[in-house]
Amino acid sequence: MNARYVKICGLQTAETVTATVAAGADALGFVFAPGSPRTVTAETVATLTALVPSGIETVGVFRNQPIAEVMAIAAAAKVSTVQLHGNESLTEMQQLKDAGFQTLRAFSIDAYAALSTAERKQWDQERLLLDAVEPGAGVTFDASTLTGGWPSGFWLLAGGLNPENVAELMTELHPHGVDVSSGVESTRGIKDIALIQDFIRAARG
Ligand SMILES: O=C(O)c1ccccc1N[C@@H]1O[C@H](COP(=O)(O)O)[C@@H](O)[C@H]1O
Repeated sequence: MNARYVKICGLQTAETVTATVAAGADALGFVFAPGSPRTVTAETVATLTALVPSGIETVGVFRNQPIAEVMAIAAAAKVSTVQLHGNESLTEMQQLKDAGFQTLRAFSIDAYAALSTAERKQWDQERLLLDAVEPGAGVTFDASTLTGGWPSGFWLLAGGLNPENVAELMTELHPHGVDVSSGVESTRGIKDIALIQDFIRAARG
């Protein structure tokens, strides 16, 4: 199975941004959530998003930050898309869309499994990302814990992906696309261009 959407997350330098674009990614992620080894400032990201051709998504990654702060950072960094990893509500998703951002909403597999049928119906209207419990830790999740089925709309698989396991997991789980950070790093927080190229090749089949 070929990924229709590949996002490489946690980029911090012009060299890795340029190489990721050249390797054929659909989306590039920049982490604004505090406490990550990949956290970058809006000022830095504004210089990086300027290197990305239109048509490729630039994604700001946030976790439980006030929505006004999210919007201010995303606007200053000039990202096209906001990815939310916390307890953000559907109302906050709508506020972001009203402000002109595309959105991605991440759920840990446990949190998604705990949604009621009615909640799932609402959230499945959004572009979703299913992840392990600790985002950005390079850990895969146990797909058998998801009772009630996969999202019915657009969803991305994340959590512990790498060039070796991405093709097999896509064939098994059938996401629309994939998102990776740790699996394309030489050491924690430091991207490896050869691994990025290998990952995109493997995800495209
Ligand atoms: O990358 C981070 O440090 C991070 C911090 C806070 C929220 C999300 C973060 N990254 C997201 O984590 C997943 C997968 O990461 P990994 O491949 O398992 O390392 C991905 O969605 C990133 O966007």
